[in-house]
Amino acid sequence: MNLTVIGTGYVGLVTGTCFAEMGNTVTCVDTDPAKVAQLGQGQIPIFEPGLDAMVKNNSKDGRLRFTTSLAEAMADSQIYFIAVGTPSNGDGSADLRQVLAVAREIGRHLNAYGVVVDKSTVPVGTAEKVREAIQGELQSRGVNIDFDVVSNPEFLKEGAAIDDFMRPDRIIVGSDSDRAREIMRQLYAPFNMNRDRTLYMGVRDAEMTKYAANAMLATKISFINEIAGLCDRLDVDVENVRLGIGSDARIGYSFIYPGCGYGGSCFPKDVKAIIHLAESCRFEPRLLRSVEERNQAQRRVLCQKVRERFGDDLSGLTFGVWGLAFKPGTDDLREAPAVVLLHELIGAGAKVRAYDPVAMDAARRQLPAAWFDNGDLVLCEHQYHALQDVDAMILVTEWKPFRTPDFHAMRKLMKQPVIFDGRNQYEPQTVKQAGFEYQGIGRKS
Ligand SMILES: NC(=O)c1ccc[n+]([C@@H]2O[C@H](COP(=O)([O-])OP(=O)(O)OC[C@H]3O[C@@H](n4cnc5c(N)ncnc54)[C@H](O)[C@@H]3O)[C@@H](O)[C@H]2O)c1
Ligand SMILES: O=c1ccn([C@@H]2O[C@H](COP(=O)(O)OP(=O)(O)O[C@H]3O[C@H](CO)[C@@H](O)[C@H](O)[C@H]3O)[C@@H](O)[C@H]2O)c(=O)[nH]1
Repeated sequence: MNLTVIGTGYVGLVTGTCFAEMGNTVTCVDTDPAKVAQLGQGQIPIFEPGLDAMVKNNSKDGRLRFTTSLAEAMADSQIYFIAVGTPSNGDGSADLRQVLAVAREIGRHLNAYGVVVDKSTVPVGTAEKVREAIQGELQSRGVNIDFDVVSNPEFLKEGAAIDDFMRPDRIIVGSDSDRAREIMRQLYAPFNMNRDRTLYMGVRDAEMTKYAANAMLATKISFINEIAGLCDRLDVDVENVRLGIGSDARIGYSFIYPGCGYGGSCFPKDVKAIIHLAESCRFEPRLLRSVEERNQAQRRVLCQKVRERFGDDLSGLTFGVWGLAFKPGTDDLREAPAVVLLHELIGAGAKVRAYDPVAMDAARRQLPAAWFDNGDLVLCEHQYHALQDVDAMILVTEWKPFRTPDFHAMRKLMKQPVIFDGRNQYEPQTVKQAGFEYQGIGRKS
């Protein structure tokens, strides 16, 4: 099939590339000419394991191409995926300007029946707005062309995006049209070879499913973080509690790892958006508000522990931070707990030495230039360089190379033997036997 994917961020690029990998011919469109030029030369603007080779192979074989011209892309295809950003507005609602701008442009170039598929995460009712925007353009052109709008939310996780797309737990297709549903069924058939994973539902149901999934996962994380806070105060080890509750199949082990809060481009904004959605229909989202509040507090827990140990004024102290990305497997710093921590430490007068296996370039580009100019933040070439003469090590992102460090070497490098473990990666006893003071999140120390 011939497809157009509009927006070449994490979702658009992965979607376009994976559909091309399945034999479709895909044109990816983006308004950012630099990104399109880069992608055209086989260079990937994001770090996503496996994506690089897949983009190169499919481009070489002519199944994947990149352009800034939607008109040109639409000329050959019948399915148009909208995969542009839906960031938060100031009031927490989803900013639909990119989505609706794309819808209007589709309306300006649509010449025959097409299926417009919304892959961006959008509030309930957006498909109707997309339909109106397209219809408005068709009317001003004085043409009458049939089209359908489908909701097909994406559930990929950064760092595991290809695998999540190729082997999804489920494929949600929200469609109120039989014709569009059949086209979507054919498109996804190669992903359903061993069993059909597609769930068909109404458009509004599909839009809600995406927010509900993210809100549920965020709730699990905030729940365990709240329990961890309680464990900290009651001399209980949250790791035992996590294992104890996870073994109940009704609860399960996934997404109940305590830590320094959830980040990334999805959970924070999507929880805010569903709260706003509830408010807009005068329904009080009591639980979701608490999920969000707990996370705001959780992202400050590490600095709080640092202040309890070293005092409120951190001037004259240096901290070694391991991990900057919002989670392992990505160079994405959006809403990263590490960035919140850096603001707090540097704001309280501390100096920071930091290391991340892949997010160093992103950090150099995105963090305040003044931090580098004033020497408040030094990005180090190696995880151990980040510990040179520091008063404590703070682990924020649980990258694999941080899992089994050489504690002996660390002790020699560090000025004071103190570890704050924001992801409960270490056994308190092991760390203490190596001569360190240890604080995890809800760990008995
Ligand atoms: N990042 C994830 O892991 C993830 C997973 C599932 C769903 N989502 C959702 O998918 C959507 C996209 O997320 P993302 O992280 O890929 O966004 P992103 O910000 O990384 O990428 C969006 C891209 O769209 C382009 N764009 C903006 N306006 C355009 C236009 N008019 N025409 C063509 N291109 C345009 C931008 O230049 C950018 O390259 C969001 O709604 C997000 O919530 C994201
Ligand atoms: O037990 C856990 C699991 C995750 N996290 C944190 O939660 C955040 C999000 O992690 P993850 O869900 O793995 O990453 P994302 O790439 O943001 O993916 C989420 O957001 C996407 C965008 O909507 C969805 O498509 C995915 O299904 C959903 O998992 C990260 O900061 C993690 O450190 C925890 O603190 N504890």
